[in-house]
Amino acid sequence: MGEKQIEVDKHILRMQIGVLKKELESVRKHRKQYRNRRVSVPVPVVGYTNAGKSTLLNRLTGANVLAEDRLFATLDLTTRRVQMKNGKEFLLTDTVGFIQKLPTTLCFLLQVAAFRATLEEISESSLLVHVVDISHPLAEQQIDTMDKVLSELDVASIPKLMVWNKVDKASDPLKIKLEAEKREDTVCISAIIGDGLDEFCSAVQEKLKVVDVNFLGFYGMGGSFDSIQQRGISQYHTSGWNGRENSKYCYRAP
Ligand SMILES: Nc1nc2c(ncn2[C@@H]2O[C@H](COP(=O)(O)OP(=O)(O)OP(=O)(O)O)[C@@H](O)[C@H]2O)c(=O)[nH]1
Ligand SMILES: [Mg+2]
Repeated sequence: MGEKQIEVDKHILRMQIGVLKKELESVRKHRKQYRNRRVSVPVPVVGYTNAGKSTLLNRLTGANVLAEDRLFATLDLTTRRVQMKNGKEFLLTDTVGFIQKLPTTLCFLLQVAAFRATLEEISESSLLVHVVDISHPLAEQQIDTMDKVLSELDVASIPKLMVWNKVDKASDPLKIKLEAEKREDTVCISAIIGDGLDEFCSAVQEKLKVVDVNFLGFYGMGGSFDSIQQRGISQYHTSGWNGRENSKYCYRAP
């Protein structure tokens, strides 16, 4: 009684925010428990909203791919098992898409809160898959923004596989494919048609292999070079820059 409508609205919104925060907290707890249980760390698929992340996951895994009678068959809602033709497999996690300009402050707060739940997933991974809608006129800007967001989240040093999606929609698909071939760690796909998915899977496997088996640390500014030598490893090579620490990734020599 006596309260103005706007105050009533604010009260309702505050209550809704409270409920959503509690729900997110329980999601975070669940994911933490789940992370502790699982065998291999999933690869998060990040990128702008509408880039085709979910389409890629659906295309790779299908709706009924998981068998009921196997370990970890029931994975988290957005984490799926990808089985390759060569019998190997890896896990992919769909994440919340980024939006550069959000309509209202409330939407922004909700997106940040929602993304927090996936953040922990990202920070623990050894590889990020960055999906880009390469047919979008602002694709380049979106890549830059995404890179900026990743460095703000302190995950810029995690190795990345760039995926240029929607080549089928691009005005000159051949040019895009040739450009991707020239670049390191970039694959071209069309998630909707299923083009380039084998190459994508092989690239993920290849990167995971390098990261998990041969990755030694960072060579450069810090003391990691010494620690690599202390570990008795004299045969190693470096590649790619770790932007944050201005040092190079260091791998066991092939
Ligand atoms: N032409 C074309 N369309 C695609 C392709 N991949 C996805 N799409 C379409 O792009 C739209 C967005 O795809 P989603 O998979 O929902 O995108 P997302 O990245 O998961 O988006 P958010 O969940 O909002 O972050 C859908 O209409 C898809 O059908 C592709 O390779 N080619
Ligand atoms: Mg999606």
